[in-house]
Amino acid sequence: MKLLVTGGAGFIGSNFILYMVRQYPHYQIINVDALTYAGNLENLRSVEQHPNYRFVKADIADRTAMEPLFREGLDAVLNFAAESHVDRSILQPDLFVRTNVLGTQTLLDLAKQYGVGKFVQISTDEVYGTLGETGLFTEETPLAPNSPYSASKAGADLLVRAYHETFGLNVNITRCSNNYGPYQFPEKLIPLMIRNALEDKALPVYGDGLNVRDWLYVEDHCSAIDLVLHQGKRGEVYNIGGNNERTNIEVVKTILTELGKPESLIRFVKDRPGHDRRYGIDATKIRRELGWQPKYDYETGIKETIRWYLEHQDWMEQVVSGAYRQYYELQYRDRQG
Ligand SMILES: Cc1cn([C@H]2C[C@H](O)[C@@H](COP(=O)(O)OP(=O)(O)O[C@H]3O[C@H](CO)[C@@H](O)[C@H](O)[C@H]3O)O2)c(=O)[nH]c1=O
Repeated sequence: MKLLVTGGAGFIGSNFILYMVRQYPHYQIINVDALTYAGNLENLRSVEQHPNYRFVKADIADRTAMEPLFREGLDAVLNFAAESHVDRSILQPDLFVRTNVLGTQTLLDLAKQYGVGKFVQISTDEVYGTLGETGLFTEETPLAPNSPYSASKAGADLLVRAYHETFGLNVNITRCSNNYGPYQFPEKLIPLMIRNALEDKALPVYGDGLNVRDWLYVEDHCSAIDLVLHQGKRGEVYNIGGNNERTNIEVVKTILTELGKPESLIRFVKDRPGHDRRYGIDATKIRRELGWQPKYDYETGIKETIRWYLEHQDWMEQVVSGAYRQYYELQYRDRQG
């Protein structure tokens, strides 16, 4: 198979490429990524020299840059590329619409034009909005996004659906819960709290800290996408969740305990505007229809994740400073002459 993986230098995208090269070393993988602040080729150093892996720096919303890749002939597109941080979307909604909506539509259009066999859209449970204390999101839950980020992802999902209904493109949409694991940019809850705790800085907890997220280990997410790519039924949506609901304050306290740091580092700060109270995801469809089984329980996953960040403090500091990006950009420019 020849795959185009967009956003492959990001957190989930890079974990997916590492997973796929291990599982299917004979597949050709093109990684296209704009290398924004959150993209780091360092994550992919172990596969950089692999004969079936190739990196192309490009923006998914740039049709001229993307078209030659589609002209080569692709079996599938997996669209991981997205602006993904809710807090940033409150400050710069336009950026989110450009990449998440226009970028996805550009890819869909090229997929249609060049007869790509399958289009997998990596989406999010945030498109469903928020839950009260009970109930779970199913694939039938109406879309009710609350942030500019989730609204842009919902817009993209609807375009994916429309390209299936109108043009018969073979699509799947996956909607995952909160991912955690190696290579996550330290703006998201878990790596941010680990980084601050290691530096004895305050841990900013929004509101009362009782918002609930369902945590999914990134490798389990990758195995689910692998199943959707190979066995997903045309036009179907699949929820992917870890069945590990935790309040934010529980997560933060676990991190402090694991790192041997005091709870006095916790600071309750002003709440995020439009902060979704609870996400809980029903993933029975993918388990029943595609036989997906997550490998990690939260207790094991969180410990391994904390250990990984402890062992990769250099990585954390370099991604935050943009040092890796600058280094790779220079190399890339040299290679392009
Ligand atoms: C960064 C930060 C976050 N939080 C809270 C807000 C949320 O309730 C929870 C997790 O925040 P975040 O790590 O930003 O993730 P969240 O808003 O849930 O969204 C994530 O999970 C989504 C899937 O549910 C993805 O679609 C998003 O791309 C991803 O960013 O922690 C804090 O209390 N303090 C913080 O400093």
